[in-house]
Amino acid sequence: MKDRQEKIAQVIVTAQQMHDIEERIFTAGMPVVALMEKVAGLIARRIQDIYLLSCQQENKGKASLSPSLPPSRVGILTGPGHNGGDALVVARELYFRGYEVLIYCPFSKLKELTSQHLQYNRSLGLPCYDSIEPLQDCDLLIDGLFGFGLERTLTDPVASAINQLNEWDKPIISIDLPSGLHTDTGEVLGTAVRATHTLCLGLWKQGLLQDQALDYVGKAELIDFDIPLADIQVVLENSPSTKRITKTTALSTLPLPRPPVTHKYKEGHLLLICGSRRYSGGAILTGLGARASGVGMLSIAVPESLKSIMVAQLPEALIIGCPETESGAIAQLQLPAKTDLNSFSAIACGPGLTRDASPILQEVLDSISPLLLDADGLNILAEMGTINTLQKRQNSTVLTPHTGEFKRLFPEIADANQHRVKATREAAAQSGAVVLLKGARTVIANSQGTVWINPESTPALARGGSGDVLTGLIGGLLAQASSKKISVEEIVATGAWWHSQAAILAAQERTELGVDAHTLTNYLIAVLVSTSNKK
Ligand SMILES: NC(=O)C1=CN([C@@H]2O[C@H](COP(=O)(O)OP(=O)(O)OC[C@H]3O[C@@H](n4cnc5c(N)ncnc54)[C@H](O)[C@@H]3O)[C@@H](O)[C@H]2O)[C@@H](O)CC1
Ligand SMILES: [K+]
Repeated sequence: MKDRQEKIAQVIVTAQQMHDIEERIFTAGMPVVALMEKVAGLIARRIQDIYLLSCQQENKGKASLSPSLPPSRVGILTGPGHNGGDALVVARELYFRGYEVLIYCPFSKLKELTSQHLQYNRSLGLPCYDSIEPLQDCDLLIDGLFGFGLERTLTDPVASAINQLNEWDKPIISIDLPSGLHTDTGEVLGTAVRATHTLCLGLWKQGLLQDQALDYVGKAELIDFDIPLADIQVVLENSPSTKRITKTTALSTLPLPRPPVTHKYKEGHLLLICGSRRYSGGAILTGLGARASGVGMLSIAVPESLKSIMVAQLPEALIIGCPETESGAIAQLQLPAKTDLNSFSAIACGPGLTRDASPILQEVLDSISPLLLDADGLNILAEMGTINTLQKRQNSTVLTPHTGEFKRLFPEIADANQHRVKATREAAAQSGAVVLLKGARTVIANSQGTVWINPESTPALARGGSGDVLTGLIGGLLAQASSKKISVEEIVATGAWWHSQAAILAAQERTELGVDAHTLTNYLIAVLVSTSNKK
């Protein structure tokens, strides 16, 4: 059972894939009408839980809370397809549980099953309107206008109705997806319902995990309705995989527990190349991120003038002072005797370098160690215009751009904002690197088309320095994994998950304003401790 839940939690589907899975279930003999009853029954129960919970929260502090709240008014927004059918079954169930139910349905042509449910609801005396105004006094709205069958931009009257109800500021629970969102890209097709909750049905739809959808999705959860795993496997096996990072996938990739007999070099030797006189803080934060990764040995190459502050901040690290340019950037790498770039288990290069450090980048690219490039490492790479040569590197390369850096690196890939999964996949295929595109829902892709999406994060991370911490952290994980058979994209995904979970915990304890990058580094280990305590 747990195994099923975990497998389902990782799956992300497009509208076409969901449609194909659904078809297999129906072809196998499951009646459409039975599946709709089953799914809508689960939705109705969950809506009652959510609704009662929010009523209890509103009533907190009041002397007594009646276990049987007076029937509340629920508005049901009904579309022409089976999303509308689901909503109408929910309407009927809530009506029988004692709620006052009002239906809004502006469509005259409905799918047959949806039409039958509407007819029955009418026969029960539920009022049905083709304008939205009568629903204005409802305490709760259920959005069943469109699900994964939405195929074009919304037009009036439904578009205006959605705009109007979004103004009402009422709790809205969307069935499957907020109506108006593109199932695959999360793009708003004209307009979309701003839900407080989204109950995604069966499997996670890709659109719900996109930055541009997040203003509309609210709190999202999955309603599992027992889709056979075999059907999912058959439909997904021939397309590139897109997966959700889960706690289980992330924890299974961490270098824990350590073997009882080991030594520091066996636990990875990471070289960080970072910092300049102008940006010394970036080097410190990258170092602190790497420290939290648990890496066995940490060397940090910085301009000579940063050496003493780095030693003070990271006494355990070997700080390598390098000759610097007039502007205070690393002019040339000067590694200790008997070391060269190929002797490190991984190299992470970029934070705070400034573009004046450009001469060192080719040297780093020529090394045969796994390499992560971030920040100015990426900017210099973009200026060099040699992104195609990454394919020729003898070891993996990881690029961790934010959208601005992504556009500089891959100017010919359009829509990095609108089609993040597609853009990241294209960038990885083009460069041969593992590409991590930062965002509220960070996307990681490898050159074979495998994609991971980080499903949780916090806007608290929108702050200078948090990217430097990520670079150090992933660098440290790459170094520790260098002798293990874990794919690079999984390590990178784990780093992204860990970083955002630390920020979520920090934001819970300190508010979203309290998560400066230095504080974040202190939560990296704290979040692992609290996660393993919750196991
Ligand atoms: N996948 C599954 O296994 C299940 C799906 N169910 C529900 O079925 C939904 C999918 O049902 P459908 O395929 O009927 O799709 P929808 O209910 O999303 O709507 C499709 C209908 O809307 C019309 N339409 C599309 N775009 C429009 C636009 N811009 N303006 C006006 N009309 C438009 C289409 O012509 C079609 O009639 C899911 O989202 C879910 O709610 C559940 O009933 C049960 C199980
Ligand atoms: K919907």
